[in-house]
Amino acid sequence: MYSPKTWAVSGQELWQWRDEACAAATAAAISSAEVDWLLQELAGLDRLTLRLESFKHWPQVQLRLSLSELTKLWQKRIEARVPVQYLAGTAPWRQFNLTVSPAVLIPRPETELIIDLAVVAAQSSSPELGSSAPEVWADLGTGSGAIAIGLATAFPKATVYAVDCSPDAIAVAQQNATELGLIDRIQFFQGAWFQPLNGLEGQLRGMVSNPPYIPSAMVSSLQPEVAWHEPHLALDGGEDGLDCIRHLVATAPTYLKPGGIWLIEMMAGQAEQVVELLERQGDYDRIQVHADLAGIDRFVLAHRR
Ligand SMILES: C[S@@+](CC[C@H](N)C(=O)[O-])C[C@H]1O[C@@H](n2cnc3c(N)ncnc32)[C@H](O)[C@@H]1O
Repeated sequence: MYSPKTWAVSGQELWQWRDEACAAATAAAISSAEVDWLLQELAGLDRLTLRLESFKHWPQVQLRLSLSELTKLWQKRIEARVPVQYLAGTAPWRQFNLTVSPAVLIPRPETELIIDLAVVAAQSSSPELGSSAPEVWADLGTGSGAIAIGLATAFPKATVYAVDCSPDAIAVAQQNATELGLIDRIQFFQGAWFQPLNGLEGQLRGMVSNPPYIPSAMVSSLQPEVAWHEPHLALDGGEDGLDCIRHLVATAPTYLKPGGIWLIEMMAGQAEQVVELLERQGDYDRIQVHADLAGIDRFVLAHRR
């Protein structure tokens, strides 16, 4: 996102900029920790240096943009409520630093757990899957590629199919996979859910998805950072929020191996309905609800019979 060129500012000038940016953040009810995170990304300063303010005495700090551009960027955060990750063009997720743009949802910390759940489920999977079977996983609605990258790293022998209907999201996800050296392990497809995976019927070891699940009427009332800037295609799950989940419940059994894993993220309050959808469908067993680190029921896991 930023050119390799750098701009030198004195430590004193940057310290003053940070002071003003923090004051503007506090006045706008934005955490001033975001200022320091942006400086870590764009000035290469580490947390301790920022906390001790030792850079104040440095003759020079190298920035990835000029101080006036940095000021304009911070104005966008304060006035237009642009998420700081879009301003920096990057978001931390698990052990990765992922490129993000407004074409993709900013990967959330609560989603990180979905990879651990997939790993535990795979370890305790039924014997019919066999240990020598080639592993094929799918991440449906890949966005930045976060889940596909997490799966490819957690299952080093697996091939991961990553699907999104947004060509711009696929481009971001491919960039992330390339930068992390995983482009040979993840195959990207633009299309709707399982549609590009025709030919993989009965072959998937697991399907993981963080689909859009916000009820349509709620989307515009989300916090401005989300409602104004994140793609509604990534958020809007139809009238009751469950349109995409319903589709994944209905279509996954065709693509999963017997014993294969069905794992999705959902919104607080949806667990009961998702479990009921899976039970009614009839092809799933061992249906479990898992909480996120805040104790909110966030994931549903099931196995294909
Ligand atoms: C909530 S975001 C999840 C992004 C990423 N997996 C993550 O966890 O950060 C949902 C994603 O589903 C994609 N999506 C929405 N409708 C879709 C469809 N019909 N087929 C495939 N992907 C779809 C959106 O473009 C978006 O990238």
